[in-house]
Amino acid sequence: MDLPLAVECKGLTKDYSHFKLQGVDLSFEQGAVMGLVGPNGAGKSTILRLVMGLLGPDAGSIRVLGHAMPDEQIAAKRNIGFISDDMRLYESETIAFHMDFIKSIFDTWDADYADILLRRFDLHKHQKVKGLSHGQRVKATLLLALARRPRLLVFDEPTTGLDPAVRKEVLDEMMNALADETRSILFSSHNTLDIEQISDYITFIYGGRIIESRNKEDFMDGWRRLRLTNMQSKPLPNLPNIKDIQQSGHLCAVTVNEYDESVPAQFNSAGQVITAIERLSLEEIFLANVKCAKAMTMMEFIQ
Ligand SMILES: Nc1ncnc2c1ncn2[C@@H]1O[C@H](COP(=O)(O)OP(=O)(O)OP(=O)(O)O)[C@@H](O)[C@H]1O
Repeated sequence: MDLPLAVECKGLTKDYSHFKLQGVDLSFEQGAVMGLVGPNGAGKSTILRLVMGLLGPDAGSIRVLGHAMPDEQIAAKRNIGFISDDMRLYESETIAFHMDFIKSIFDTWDADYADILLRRFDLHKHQKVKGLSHGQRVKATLLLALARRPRLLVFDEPTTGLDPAVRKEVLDEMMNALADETRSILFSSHNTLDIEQISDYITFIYGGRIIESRNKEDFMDGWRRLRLTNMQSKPLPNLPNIKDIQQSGHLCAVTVNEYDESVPAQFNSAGQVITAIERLSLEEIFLANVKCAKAMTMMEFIQ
C-alpha cells in the first residue's frame, strides 16, 4: 500500500495585517528531506506553524502523514517531532526530568537511543536547563524530539547560533534519524550550506510566495552563470529566464535559470562570445533569487 505523503499543502493562504502567505503548494513523500529557504520575513515559520496545526489557514488544505490539519492534529502530532526557537524547557529542571516527562507521554520513546544521544551530544542528564549553553539547549531539544522516534521531524532554524562543530553534530544526527526510509524532515534555515547538504527537495520562499520548489538536483542544475565578452556592445537575447546581469565594460556575467543546451546557442546567435559557463552554489542562487524577486515585487508595486 502507498504511504501517504509526509506533507501535502495545497493553496495555503494566511493573511496578516502586513503580510500574506499566498497559494502555497508544498508536498513531499515520506523518507525525504525538504529544506525551506528564504530571506527574513519570507513566511518560512508561518508555513511550519501551519503544518504543525499551530495556526489555521485562511484558505487551502494541509495533510501531514495523511492527517488533515489542524482538525486531526492530535493524531498527527504523535508522529511529529517539532523544534523551534520559541520552544521552552523548564529552566529549573534537569535534562533527565524532560526525558522522563516525554517518555511518560509517548510510548514510542526509545530509552537506548536517548542514552546514545546523550553521549554523542556530550550532555549530562542531571544538569539543569538554566546552566546549558545555547548549543547544549539545541542538542537537548533535539534529543527530546529524536528519542521519540517520530515519523516526521519539523525544524524551524535548527542550526541558528551554533558553532560549526555543533552544527555538524546536529546535522549528522538529523541525517541519522533518516536511517529508516520512511522518516522525513521538513526544516527551514538561513544557512544555505545546511539546506544544500541534507535536502532532497528545496523550496525557495519570498514575500509569502513559493518562487521555486523542486528536487535539489533539478533546483541546482537549473541555474548557470554565463560569462560573456561583448566587444561590439550587441544587445543580449531577450530571454525570460535571465535573472541577473552584471556588466563591467565589455565583460558581462549573466545569471539564468531554467538552463538547458539551447541557452548558450541563443547567446551565440545574438553575437555574444561565451568565455565560461559556471554552476552556482545554493548561496549564489539564493542571492540571485532574492534580487530578482525584489525587482519583480517593485515592478508589481509600480504597475
Ligand atoms: N502573529 C502574527 N501577526 C502578524 N504578523 C505576523 C504574525 N506572525 C508572523 N507575521 C508576519 O508574517 C511575516 C512572515 O513571518 P515568518 O516568521 O513566517 O517569516 P520567516 O521567513 O520565518 O522569517 P525569519 O527568517 O526572519 O524567521 C512577517 O512579516 C511577520 O511579521
